[in-house]
Amino acid sequence: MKTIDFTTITLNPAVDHTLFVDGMTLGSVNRAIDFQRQAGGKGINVATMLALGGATVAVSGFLGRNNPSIFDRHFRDHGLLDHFIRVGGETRTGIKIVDTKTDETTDINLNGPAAAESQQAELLAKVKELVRPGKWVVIAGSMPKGVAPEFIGELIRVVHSGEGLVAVDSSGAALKAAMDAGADLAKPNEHELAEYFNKDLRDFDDLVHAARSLQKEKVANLVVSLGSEGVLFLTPESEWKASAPNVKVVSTVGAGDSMMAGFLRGLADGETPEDCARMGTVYAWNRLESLLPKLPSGNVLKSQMRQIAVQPLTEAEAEVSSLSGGGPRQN
Ligand SMILES: Nc1ncnc2c1ncn2[C@@H]1O[C@H](COP(=O)(O)OP(=O)(O)OP(=O)(O)O)[C@@H](O)[C@H]1O
Ligand SMILES: O=P(O)(O)OC[C@@]1(O)O[C@H](CO)[C@@H](O)[C@@H]1O
Repeated sequence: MKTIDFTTITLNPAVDHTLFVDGMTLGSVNRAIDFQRQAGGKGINVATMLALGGATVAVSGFLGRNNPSIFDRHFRDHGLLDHFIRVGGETRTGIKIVDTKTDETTDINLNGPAAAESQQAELLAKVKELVRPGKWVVIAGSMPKGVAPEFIGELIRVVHSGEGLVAVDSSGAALKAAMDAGADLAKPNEHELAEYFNKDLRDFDDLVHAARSLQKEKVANLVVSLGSEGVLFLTPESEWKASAPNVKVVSTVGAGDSMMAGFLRGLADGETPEDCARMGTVYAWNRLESLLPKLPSGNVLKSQMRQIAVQPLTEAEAEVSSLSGGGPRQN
Protein backbone atom coordinates (compact mmCIF):
# COMPACT_ATOMS: atom_id res chain seq x y z
CA MET A 1 0.00 0.00 0.00
CA LYS A 2 1.07 3.62 -0.68
CA THR A 3 2.84 5.50 2.14
CA ILE A 4 0.24 7.13 4.38
CA ASP A 5 1.24 10.32 6.22
CA PHE A 6 -2.11 10.80 8.01
CA THR A 7 -5.46 9.02 8.31
CA THR A 8 -8.66 10.83 9.19
CA ILE A 9 -11.86 9.17 10.41
CA THR A 10 -15.20 10.91 9.88
CA LEU A 11 -17.97 8.87 11.50
CA ASN A 12 -20.68 11.30 10.35
CA PRO A 13 -19.74 13.19 7.15
CA ALA A 14 -22.04 15.77 5.56
CA VAL A 15 -22.79 17.41 2.25
CA ASP A 16 -22.43 21.05 3.28
CA HIS A 17 -24.87 23.55 1.73
CA THR A 18 -23.54 27.04 2.44
CA LEU A 19 -26.10 29.82 1.83
CA PHE A 20 -25.10 33.49 1.87
CA VAL A 21 -27.89 35.83 3.01
CA ASP A 22 -27.48 39.59 3.33
CA GLY A 23 -29.37 40.12 6.59
CA MET A 24 -31.14 36.99 7.81
CA THR A 25 -34.63 37.44 9.31
CA LEU A 26 -36.16 34.48 11.10
CA GLY A 27 -39.85 33.92 10.38
CA SER A 28 -39.78 35.61 6.96
CA VAL A 29 -38.72 34.89 3.34
CA ASN A 30 -34.95 35.28 2.92
CA ARG A 31 -33.18 35.17 -0.44
CA ALA A 32 -29.72 33.70 -0.82
CA ILE A 33 -27.22 35.89 -2.69
CA ASP A 34 -24.83 32.98 -3.16
CA PHE A 35 -24.75 29.23 -2.63
CA GLN A 36 -22.10 26.54 -2.46
CA ARG A 37 -22.42 22.76 -2.06
CA GLN A 38 -19.39 20.75 -1.02
CA ALA A 39 -18.25 17.49 0.55
CA GLY A 40 -17.81 18.06 4.27
CA GLY A 41 -17.54 16.54 7.70
CA LYS A 42 -14.76 17.37 10.12
CA GLY A 43 -12.31 14.56 9.31
CA ILE A 44 -12.74 15.08 5.55
CA ASN A 45 -12.06 18.81 6.01
CA VAL A 46 -8.89 18.07 8.02
CA ALA A 47 -7.76 15.59 5.34
CA THR A 48 -8.37 18.09 2.54
CA MET A 49 -6.16 20.76 4.13
CA LEU A 50 -3.43 18.20 4.91
CA ALA A 51 -3.52 17.02 1.28
CA LEU A 52 -3.37 20.62 0.02
CA GLY A 53 -0.19 20.91 2.12
CA GLY A 54 1.32 17.99 0.19
CA ALA A 55 0.59 15.02 2.50
CA THR A 56 -0.73 11.60 1.48
CA VAL A 57 -3.94 11.14 3.44
CA ALA A 58 -6.26 8.16 3.86
CA VAL A 59 -9.88 8.96 4.72
CA SER A 60 -12.26 6.57 6.45
CA GLY A 61 -15.46 6.45 8.48
CA PHE A 62 -19.04 5.80 7.37
CA LEU A 63 -20.42 7.15 4.08
CA GLY A 64 -24.00 6.82 2.76
CA ARG A 65 -24.30 4.50 -0.23
CA ASN A 66 -27.00 6.56 -1.99
CA ASN A 67 -25.27 9.90 -2.68
CA PRO A 68 -21.57 9.13 -3.22
CA SER A 69 -20.77 11.27 -6.28
CA ILE A 70 -19.88 14.55 -4.53
CA PHE A 71 -17.50 12.65 -2.21
CA ASP A 72 -15.98 10.53 -5.02
CA ARG A 73 -15.22 13.74 -6.92
CA HIS A 74 -13.79 15.47 -3.86
CA PHE A 75 -11.53 12.50 -2.98
CA ARG A 76 -10.32 12.31 -6.60
CA ASP A 77 -9.70 16.08 -6.88
CA HIS A 78 -7.63 16.15 -3.67
CA GLY A 79 -5.89 12.78 -4.03
CA LEU A 80 -7.48 11.44 -0.83
CA LEU A 81 -7.27 7.64 -0.44
CA ASP A 82 -10.86 6.48 0.02
CA HIS A 83 -11.23 3.81 2.73
CA PHE A 84 -14.79 4.69 3.82
CA ILE A 85 -17.19 1.92 4.87
CA ARG A 86 -20.43 2.32 2.90
CA VAL A 87 -23.66 2.28 4.93
CA GLY A 88 -27.30 2.24 3.79
CA GLY A 89 -29.02 5.58 3.05
CA GLU A 90 -27.82 9.08 2.17
CA THR A 91 -24.96 10.95 3.80
CA ARG A 92 -26.63 13.80 5.71
CA THR A 93 -26.86 17.46 4.78
CA GLY A 94 -25.27 20.29 6.77
CA ILE A 95 -26.86 23.70 6.26
CA LYS A 96 -24.61 26.70 6.89
CA ILE A 97 -26.21 30.15 6.69
CA VAL A 98 -23.66 32.93 6.42
CA ASP A 99 -25.18 36.32 7.18
CA THR A 100 -23.00 38.77 5.25
CA LYS A 101 -24.47 41.69 7.22
CA THR A 102 -23.53 40.41 10.69
CA ASP A 103 -20.72 38.06 9.57
CA GLU A 104 -22.33 35.31 11.64
CA THR A 105 -22.60 31.69 10.51
CA THR A 106 -25.56 29.58 11.65
CA ASP A 107 -25.27 25.78 11.33
CA ILE A 108 -28.16 23.35 11.05
CA ASN A 109 -26.69 19.85 10.95
CA LEU A 110 -29.13 17.11 9.97
CA ASN A 111 -28.98 13.50 11.20
CA GLY A 112 -27.04 11.02 9.13
CA PRO A 113 -27.62 7.33 8.39
CA ALA A 114 -27.00 4.74 11.11
CA ALA A 115 -23.97 2.46 11.21
CA ALA A 116 -24.74 -1.15 12.24
CA GLU A 117 -22.55 -3.09 14.65
CA SER A 118 -21.12 -5.19 11.81
CA GLN A 119 -20.13 -1.97 10.01
CA GLN A 120 -18.48 -0.65 13.17
CA ALA A 121 -16.46 -3.88 13.39
CA GLU A 122 -15.54 -3.42 9.72
CA LEU A 123 -14.29 0.09 10.45
CA LEU A 124 -12.14 -1.11 13.37
CA ALA A 125 -10.55 -3.69 11.03
CA LYS A 126 -10.01 -1.02 8.36
CA VAL A 127 -8.34 1.34 10.85
CA LYS A 128 -6.06 -1.48 12.02
CA GLU A 129 -4.95 -1.81 8.38
CA LEU A 130 -4.37 1.96 7.98
CA VAL A 131 -2.40 2.73 11.20
CA ARG A 132 1.30 3.43 10.76
CA PRO A 133 3.72 3.67 13.74
CA GLY A 134 4.28 7.29 14.76
CA LYS A 135 1.69 8.67 12.28
CA TRP A 136 -1.38 10.64 13.28
CA VAL A 137 -4.93 9.33 13.00
CA VAL A 138 -7.57 12.04 13.37
CA ILE A 139 -11.04 11.18 14.70
CA ALA A 140 -13.29 14.18 14.16
CA GLY A 141 -16.95 15.13 14.30
CA SER A 142 -20.18 13.85 15.79
CA MET A 143 -21.31 10.24 16.22
CA PRO A 144 -23.94 8.87 13.83
CA LYS A 145 -27.04 7.00 14.98
CA GLY A 146 -26.32 3.52 16.32
CA VAL A 147 -22.76 4.34 17.41
CA ALA A 148 -22.09 4.66 21.15
CA PRO A 149 -19.65 7.34 22.35
CA GLU A 150 -17.44 4.53 23.71
CA PHE A 151 -16.74 3.44 20.11
CA ILE A 152 -14.23 6.29 20.00
CA GLY A 153 -12.36 4.53 22.81
CA GLU A 154 -12.27 1.33 20.74
CA LEU A 155 -10.88 3.22 17.76
CA ILE A 156 -8.19 4.80 19.94
CA ARG A 157 -7.14 1.42 21.31
CA VAL A 158 -6.79 0.04 17.76
CA VAL A 159 -4.62 3.02 16.72
CA HIS A 160 -2.44 2.72 19.82
CA SER A 161 -2.01 -1.01 19.33
CA GLY A 162 -0.58 -0.17 15.90
CA GLU A 163 1.69 2.45 17.55
CA GLY A 164 -0.11 5.34 15.87
CA LEU A 165 -1.02 8.68 17.50
CA VAL A 166 -4.59 9.92 17.92
CA ALA A 167 -5.96 13.45 17.59
CA VAL A 168 -9.61 14.01 18.49
CA ASP A 169 -12.10 16.76 17.71
CA SER A 170 -15.38 15.80 19.33
CA SER A 171 -17.72 16.91 22.07
CA GLY A 172 -19.87 15.71 24.96
CA ALA A 173 -19.74 12.03 25.86
CA ALA A 174 -17.51 11.18 22.86
CA LEU A 175 -14.87 13.72 23.99
CA LYS A 176 -15.00 12.24 27.52
CA ALA A 177 -14.60 8.71 26.13
CA ALA A 178 -11.64 9.88 24.01
CA MET A 179 -9.96 11.51 27.01
CA ASP A 180 -10.46 8.35 29.10
CA ALA A 181 -9.02 6.20 26.31
CA GLY A 182 -5.85 8.33 26.21
CA ALA A 183 -6.01 10.40 23.00
CA ASP A 184 -2.68 12.14 22.31
CA LEU A 185 -4.17 15.46 21.15
CA ALA A 186 -7.60 17.05 21.60
CA LYS A 187 -9.05 20.22 20.08
CA PRO A 188 -12.11 21.36 21.98
CA ASN A 189 -13.40 24.88 21.45
CA GLU A 190 -14.19 26.92 24.56
CA HIS A 191 -17.84 25.75 24.62
CA GLU A 192 -16.81 22.09 24.39
CA LEU A 193 -14.28 22.67 27.18
CA ALA A 194 -17.00 24.23 29.38
CA GLU A 195 -19.31 21.29 28.58
CA TYR A 196 -16.53 18.83 29.51
CA PHE A 197 -16.23 20.34 32.99
CA ASN A 198 -19.97 21.02 33.15
CA LYS A 199 -19.46 24.63 34.24
CA ASP A 200 -19.47 28.15 32.83
CA LEU A 201 -16.05 29.52 31.96
CA ARG A 202 -16.78 33.13 32.87
CA ASP A 203 -13.43 34.73 32.19
CA PHE A 204 -9.99 34.08 30.73
CA ASP A 205 -8.73 32.81 34.11
CA ASP A 206 -11.48 30.17 34.22
CA LEU A 207 -10.72 29.15 30.64
CA VAL A 208 -6.99 28.78 31.25
CA HIS A 209 -7.57 26.94 34.51
CA ALA A 210 -9.87 24.42 32.78
CA ALA A 211 -7.44 23.98 29.87
CA ARG A 212 -4.50 23.40 32.25
CA SER A 213 -6.34 20.81 34.29
CA LEU A 214 -7.50 18.89 31.16
CA GLN A 215 -3.96 18.92 29.75
CA LYS A 216 -2.35 17.82 33.03
CA GLU A 217 -4.85 15.08 33.82
CA LYS A 218 -5.82 13.70 30.43
CA VAL A 219 -4.11 14.76 27.22
CA ALA A 220 -0.50 15.63 26.33
CA ASN A 221 -1.34 18.10 23.54
CA LEU A 222 -4.34 20.34 24.05
CA VAL A 223 -5.52 22.86 21.46
CA VAL A 224 -8.37 25.15 22.57
CA SER A 225 -9.82 27.19 19.72
CA LEU A 226 -11.30 30.55 20.69
CA GLY A 227 -12.84 31.84 17.43
CA SER A 228 -11.69 35.38 16.63
CA GLU A 229 -9.67 35.44 19.88
CA GLY A 230 -7.24 32.83 18.54
CA VAL A 231 -6.06 29.58 20.05
CA LEU A 232 -4.33 28.13 23.12
CA PHE A 233 -1.80 25.31 22.76
CA LEU A 234 -0.71 23.46 25.90
CA THR A 235 1.89 20.70 25.93
CA PRO A 236 3.85 19.18 28.85
CA GLU A 237 6.76 21.50 27.98
CA SER A 238 5.13 24.83 27.17
CA GLU A 239 1.91 26.86 26.84
CA TRP A 240 1.13 29.33 24.06
CA LYS A 241 -1.57 31.66 22.79
CA ALA A 242 -1.67 32.52 19.07
CA SER A 243 -3.89 34.71 16.93
CA ALA A 244 -4.17 35.69 13.28
CA PRO A 245 -3.92 39.27 12.02
CA ASN A 246 -7.03 40.96 10.60
CA VAL A 247 -8.85 38.19 8.75
CA LYS A 248 -11.43 38.92 6.00
CA VAL A 249 -13.82 36.16 6.98
CA VAL A 250 -15.84 34.66 4.09
CA SER A 251 -17.17 31.77 6.17
CA THR A 252 -16.11 30.12 9.45
CA VAL A 253 -17.10 26.63 8.22
CA GLY A 254 -14.10 24.31 8.55
CA ALA A 255 -11.84 26.87 10.28
CA GLY A 256 -11.41 24.60 13.33
CA ASP A 257 -10.71 21.60 11.08
CA SER A 258 -8.10 23.55 9.13
CA MET A 259 -6.51 24.60 12.40
CA MET A 260 -6.27 20.94 13.41
CA ALA A 261 -4.64 20.15 10.04
CA GLY A 262 -2.04 22.91 10.53
CA PHE A 263 -1.17 21.77 14.05
CA LEU A 264 -0.73 18.15 12.91
CA ARG A 265 1.36 19.18 9.95
CA GLY A 266 3.60 21.13 12.35
CA LEU A 267 3.83 18.25 14.84
CA ALA A 268 4.54 15.70 12.09
CA ASP A 269 7.30 17.95 10.71
CA GLY A 270 8.85 18.16 14.21
CA GLU A 271 8.22 21.92 14.55
CA THR A 272 8.37 23.61 17.97
CA PRO A 273 5.02 23.98 19.82
CA GLU A 274 5.22 27.71 19.07
CA ASP A 275 5.52 27.07 15.32
CA CYS A 276 2.76 24.43 15.46
CA ALA A 277 0.49 27.15 16.90
CA ARG A 278 1.56 29.43 14.02
CA MET A 279 0.94 26.73 11.41
CA GLY A 280 -2.50 25.87 12.86
CA THR A 281 -3.47 29.54 12.79
CA VAL A 282 -2.21 30.04 9.22
CA TYR A 283 -4.22 27.03 7.97
CA ALA A 284 -7.37 28.38 9.72
CA TRP A 285 -6.73 31.87 8.33
CA ASN A 286 -6.52 30.59 4.74
CA ARG A 287 -9.74 28.62 5.17
CA LEU A 288 -11.59 31.59 6.69
CA GLU A 289 -10.80 33.80 3.70
CA SER A 290 -11.95 31.34 1.04
CA LEU A 291 -15.16 29.50 0.31
CA LEU A 292 -13.23 26.55 -1.09
CA PRO A 293 -10.35 24.96 0.82
CA LYS A 294 -7.01 26.30 -0.40
CA LEU A 295 -3.43 26.88 0.74
CA PRO A 296 -0.89 29.26 -0.80
CA SER A 297 2.61 28.32 -1.98
CA GLY A 298 5.38 27.59 0.53
CA ASN A 299 6.82 31.11 0.42
CA VAL A 300 3.49 32.83 1.05
CA LEU A 301 2.79 30.35 3.84
CA LYS A 302 6.14 31.21 5.43
CA SER A 303 5.40 34.92 5.25
CA GLN A 304 1.95 34.32 6.77
CA MET A 305 3.62 32.35 9.61
CA ARG A 306 5.65 35.46 10.45
CA GLN A 307 2.44 37.50 10.76
CA ILE A 308 0.97 35.30 13.50
CA ALA A 309 1.20 36.79 16.98
CA VAL A 310 2.33 34.07 19.41
CA GLN A 311 3.02 34.65 23.09
CA PRO A 312 3.58 32.48 26.16
CA LEU A 313 0.24 31.87 27.86
CA THR A 314 1.48 33.44 31.12
CA GLU A 315 2.12 36.68 29.19
CA ALA A 316 -1.41 36.59 27.67
CA GLU A 317 -2.86 36.01 31.16
CA ALA A 318 -1.00 39.03 32.55
CA GLU A 319 -2.20 41.19 29.62
CA VAL A 320 -5.84 40.12 30.02
CA SER A 321 -5.84 40.69 33.77
CA SER A 322 -4.26 44.16 33.42
CA LEU A 323 -6.89 45.08 30.78
CA SER A 324 -9.94 43.69 32.54
CA GLY A 325 -8.92 43.68 36.20
CA GLY A 326 -9.67 39.92 36.01
CA GLY A 327 -13.35 40.54 35.20
CA PRO A 328 -15.52 38.65 32.66
CA ARG A 329 -14.30 38.58 29.06
CA GLN A 330 -15.73 41.12 26.61
CA ASN A 331 -16.41 39.24 23.35
N1 LIG B 1 -13.27 35.83 13.05
C1 LIG B 1 -12.04 35.30 13.14
N2 LIG B 1 -10.94 36.09 13.01
C2 LIG B 1 -9.69 35.57 13.09
N3 LIG B 1 -9.44 34.26 13.30
C3 LIG B 1 -10.48 33.44 13.46
C4 LIG B 1 -11.84 33.91 13.38
N4 LIG B 1 -12.66 32.86 13.55
C5 LIG B 1 -11.86 31.77 13.73
N5 LIG B 1 -10.56 32.12 13.67
C6 LIG B 1 -9.39 31.22 13.76
O1 LIG B 1 -9.81 29.91 13.43
C7 LIG B 1 -9.62 29.04 14.56
C8 LIG B 1 -10.74 28.05 14.62
O2 LIG B 1 -11.98 28.74 14.71
P1 LIG B 1 -13.13 28.36 15.74
O3 LIG B 1 -12.63 28.55 17.13
O4 LIG B 1 -14.33 29.08 15.31
O5 LIG B 1 -13.28 26.84 15.38
P2 LIG B 1 -14.00 25.67 16.16
O6 LIG B 1 -15.09 26.17 17.03
O7 LIG B 1 -12.92 24.86 16.75
O8 LIG B 1 -14.57 24.93 14.91
P3 LIG B 1 -15.43 23.64 14.80
O9 LIG B 1 -16.85 24.15 14.75
O10 LIG B 1 -14.93 23.11 13.49
O11 LIG B 1 -15.11 22.75 15.98
C9 LIG B 1 -9.51 29.96 15.76
O12 LIG B 1 -8.77 29.35 16.80
C10 LIG B 1 -8.83 31.19 15.17
O13 LIG B 1 -7.44 30.99 15.07
O1 LIG C 1 -22.16 17.51 13.24
P1 LIG C 1 -20.65 17.56 13.39
O2 LIG C 1 -20.02 16.28 12.95
O3 LIG C 1 -20.23 18.02 14.74
O4 LIG C 1 -20.13 18.71 12.42
C1 LIG C 1 -20.31 18.59 11.05
C2 LIG C 1 -19.83 19.85 10.36
O5 LIG C 1 -20.56 21.00 10.79
O6 LIG C 1 -18.47 20.07 10.67
C3 LIG C 1 -17.78 20.61 9.56
C4 LIG C 1 -17.18 21.94 9.92
O7 LIG C 1 -16.33 21.81 11.01
C5 LIG C 1 -18.78 20.67 8.43
O8 LIG C 1 -18.17 20.33 7.22
C6 LIG C 1 -19.87 19.73 8.84
O9 LIG C 1 -21.14 20.01 8.30
